[in-house]
Amino acid sequence: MTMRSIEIYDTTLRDGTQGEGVSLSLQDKLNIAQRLAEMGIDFIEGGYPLSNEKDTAFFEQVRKLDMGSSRVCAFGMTRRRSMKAEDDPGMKALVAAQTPAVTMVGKTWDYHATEVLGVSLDENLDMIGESVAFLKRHADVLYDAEHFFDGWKANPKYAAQTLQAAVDAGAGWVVLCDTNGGSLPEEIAEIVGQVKQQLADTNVTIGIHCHNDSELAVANTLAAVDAGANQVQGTINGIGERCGNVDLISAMANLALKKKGYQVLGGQPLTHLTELSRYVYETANLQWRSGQPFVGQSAFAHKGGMHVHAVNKSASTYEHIDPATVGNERRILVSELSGRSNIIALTTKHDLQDDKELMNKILAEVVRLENQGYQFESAGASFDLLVKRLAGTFTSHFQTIKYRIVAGDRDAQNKVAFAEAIVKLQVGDVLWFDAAEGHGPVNALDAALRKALQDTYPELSEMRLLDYKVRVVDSGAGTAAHIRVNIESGDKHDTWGTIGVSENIIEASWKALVDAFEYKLHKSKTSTPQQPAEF
Ligand SMILES: CC(=O)SCCNC(=O)CCNC(=O)[C@H](O)C(C)(C)COP(=O)(O)OP(=O)(O)OC[C@H]1O[C@@H](n2cnc3c(N)ncnc32)[C@H](O)[C@@H]1OP(=O)(O)O
Ligand SMILES: CC(=O)C(=O)O
Repeated sequence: MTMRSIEIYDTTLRDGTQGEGVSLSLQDKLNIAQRLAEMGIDFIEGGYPLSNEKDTAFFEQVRKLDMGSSRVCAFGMTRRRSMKAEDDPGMKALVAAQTPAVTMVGKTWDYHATEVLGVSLDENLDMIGESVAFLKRHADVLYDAEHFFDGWKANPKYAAQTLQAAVDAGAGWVVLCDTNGGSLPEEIAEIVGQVKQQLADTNVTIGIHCHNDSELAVANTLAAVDAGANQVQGTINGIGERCGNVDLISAMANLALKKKGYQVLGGQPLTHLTELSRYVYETANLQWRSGQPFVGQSAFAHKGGMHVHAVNKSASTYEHIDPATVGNERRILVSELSGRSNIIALTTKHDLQDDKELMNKILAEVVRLENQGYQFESAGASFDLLVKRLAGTFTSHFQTIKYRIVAGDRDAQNKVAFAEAIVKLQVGDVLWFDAAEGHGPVNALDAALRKALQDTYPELSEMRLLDYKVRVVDSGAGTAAHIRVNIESGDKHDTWGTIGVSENIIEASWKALVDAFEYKLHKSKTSTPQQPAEF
């Protein structure tokens, strides 16, 4: 079968940064651009050079990077009204960006031309044509037809004229934008089909740029491709103005793995998609979307007992694709919805599956603890320790005898808070009694635990607390509500999650901390007690 290659155009660095809460430094933008180039993304829109100094600097610096076969684009709008293109500061900034391609947005919708720009319909056509013609002397030009579908629905003849003005002036691409994200797939398919007929005698590539305001951006993008679009514009993870743009991750995965007859990124495997998605979240300092299709942490997470039972026999019973094809992984969760199959799947590494009685015991304990507010889904380390305890293979590296926290304000006027922790532990035959200060109670407890254990277990110096989350789990209970604390810890090899639940936030934190230390010592091959120092 001949494959149709669909160009992928990424606008994470421009439209993505128009999303609420998204802000990228210059270095972040350069790093993401480099990552996108490594993936083989065809076009990378770097920003709006007229908009701010950071974007101008981006185009200066990106020139020094090896962008492989990716083409970097600068983005801007048509010349201002009543001005020559060559005098327009926006046009000059686009040329100064010195990119091999420039993307220029113009107005399609007659209502926008007259009401927003305040120009006649003819003047708008001149603005489009003259701007494309001017830029074409310096770079390839992609024409983004803003509000294309709304404009077509209001006045199809005029919408077609705006495209024609861009094409006649030399645009190599016309990109049809569902700017307000309100169109339906059948409308997109119908209108793209008509544009295809209009441009049948040209070499112009039709592109599609969908926003997600009706949660239809992926469906609309696929419908446009079926109707003849050969370029897909979007952002990684779908970040962008209002409800975002089409998520390129889902668009690429659907085109390459689901639909027949299309390829993206030259047909190379998509095994880096999950890593790319997380890299962009981390760089933009955004929370991952756990339920994000294809690449989310939960995209292949199985929780219901019946599902896990079937997945253990054949993964395809509850998975639409092999998670490895997009670089993701299968996860088996435990919860009160679990059956024995979940426990069996999760305890594979403990080699205990044949022990039915033990499996039932673990399941009963998980259900009992979940009733108290525990949730082991992101606390795999606490779950492993629980299994070891119930299997009788757990040996504690230290016994906790007591802890105490003193917290308050040292200087109320200047709002200087303090926290001190005292811990008493037994390690082998030795009692350790240590105190430490911290930025808050958990930090102080962590510091005191380390102090007490560091001579015996020097490997603890490699361990760091990476994240700390607190949640009230049964708020209906008023002051007796349970608090769930999740701690994420890591060393240079792994990260691991632990949990503690209590009516008291400090006690819940203490339990999660103790599990975090125990888990590090259990997983570390060298964690046999060293001869403790005299004190
Ligand atoms: C659909 C999209 O996502 S398009 C991209 C949207 N992105 C952004 O707006 C982010 C970057 N934008 C910016 O930094 C600024 O808006 C700038 C630098 C481009 C312009 O800033 P300002 O000159 O202060 O104008 P402002 O932000 O109010 O924009 C409106 C002006 O642009 C004009 N304008 C808007 N669209 C167009 C267009 N397609 N062609 C020509 N002029 C346009 C308006 O007529 C108005 O000009 P006026 O003040 O003379 O009436
Ligand atoms: C160009 C663009 O970002 C839009 O119309 O949505």
